[in-house]
Amino acid sequence: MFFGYMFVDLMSPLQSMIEAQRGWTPDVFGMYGSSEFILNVFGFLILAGIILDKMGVRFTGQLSASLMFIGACLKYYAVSDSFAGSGIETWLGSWWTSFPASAKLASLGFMIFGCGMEMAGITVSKAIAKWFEGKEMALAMGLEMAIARVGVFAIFSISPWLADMAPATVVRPVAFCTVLLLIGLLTFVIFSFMDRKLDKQLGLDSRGGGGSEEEFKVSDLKYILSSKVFWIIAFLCVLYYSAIFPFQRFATNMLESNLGVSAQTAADIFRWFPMGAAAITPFLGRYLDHKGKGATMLILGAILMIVCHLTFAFVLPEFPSKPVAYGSIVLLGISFSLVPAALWPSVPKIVETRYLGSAYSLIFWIQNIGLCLFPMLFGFALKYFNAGRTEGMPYDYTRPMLIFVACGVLAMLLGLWLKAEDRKKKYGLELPNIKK
Ligand SMILES: NCCCC[C@H](NC(=O)[C@@H](N)CC(=O)O)C(=O)O
Repeated sequence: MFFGYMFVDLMSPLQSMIEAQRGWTPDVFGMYGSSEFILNVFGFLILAGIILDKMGVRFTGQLSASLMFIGACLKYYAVSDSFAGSGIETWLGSWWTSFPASAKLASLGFMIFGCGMEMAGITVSKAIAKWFEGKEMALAMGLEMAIARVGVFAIFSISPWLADMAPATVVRPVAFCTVLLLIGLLTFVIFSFMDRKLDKQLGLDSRGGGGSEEEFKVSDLKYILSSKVFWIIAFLCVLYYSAIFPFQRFATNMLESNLGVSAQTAADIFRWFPMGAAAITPFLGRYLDHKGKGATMLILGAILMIVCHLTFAFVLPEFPSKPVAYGSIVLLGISFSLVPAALWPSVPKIVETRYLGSAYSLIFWIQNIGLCLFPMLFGFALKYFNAGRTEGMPYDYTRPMLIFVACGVLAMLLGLWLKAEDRKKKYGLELPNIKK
């Protein structure tokens, strides 16, 4: 997960270099970014969940880590010097000429990587639920997410440094992260041996199923799809994450515009956001394991997000102060710890283990649709509300930011509904994970 999150964001700080070296204009760069989600949104994630529940965490984990590595190799080849001038480049460059050949192949690689990455995300969640059932599950999930956030922070620091070494090239960071993904694949193979041993100890079959549990059937999906509480969690997830990950892409420019600082200063302020979340998530996971209060944490997280986005929309333009910006980012970091720390460990409480993979994959699928659409929606709103803006002027973010505020309000209402449902049906969302 650490290496995977690094690979996802490795190009983010290199936008101007890839434009200069390979001709990827901002719209090409944007489309390349969305390519990660395309196959997932068109159904791969659903298939991934079924594969996970049918084949178990070992097979699916190795498959997903292999897909990540294959996709990375393709992307490496696309930006490499040996691709430039090759027959494939000539052919790929002969159609849809506004989209460079290197971007086409890199996007294909990123699409394959994206399938592996999301499949790995649900596999890891199911593996943690299996290993830590009745124990420190939320702490384990919190640590996993914290490691992922450190990966984002690390790549924002390492990628420009690697690229800027003489001779400056975007190829070096891609090569570096591709090697890391190979190491990731090997670590998953090692994990698979440990997981096999656990199955032997627990008396489970080769898929990690069996025991008293029934085998997963595709028709079991109806139990998930007909569960009200599943839909509440899925919609809460898409609304919350749609106001976080898409916001992350625009946050640097929003701070730049509202504070009147350079892009570098704005990025330096914002890059602490994932680090803040990394520092707090494991503690909240531990709290959840020992004390519970998962549904309350979801509501609190959504409220904090509303407060932060309102501050970015209305307070920062009026009072362009760095302490206010840092304060809001810290609060958003706390929110981004509360919600993920409580959300993902809640899923095993509402569905049976035999279709847990499918439940995670359906939630990821719905979430991916939001992650694909919201950057476009926000970008459109930003352009629309800045119609009269002249080149070089800061953007007005006030009204576009209301999209993220609205997501937060709806997520909070869903959180309240979830808590009410939990009280009625006793899913145990407010109870600790550790069974004494
Ligand atoms: N084991 C992973 C838990 C989910 C972590 C969560 N990531 C996602 O939801 C991804 N689907 C996001 C993406 O598509 O980039 C997170 O909080 O990072």
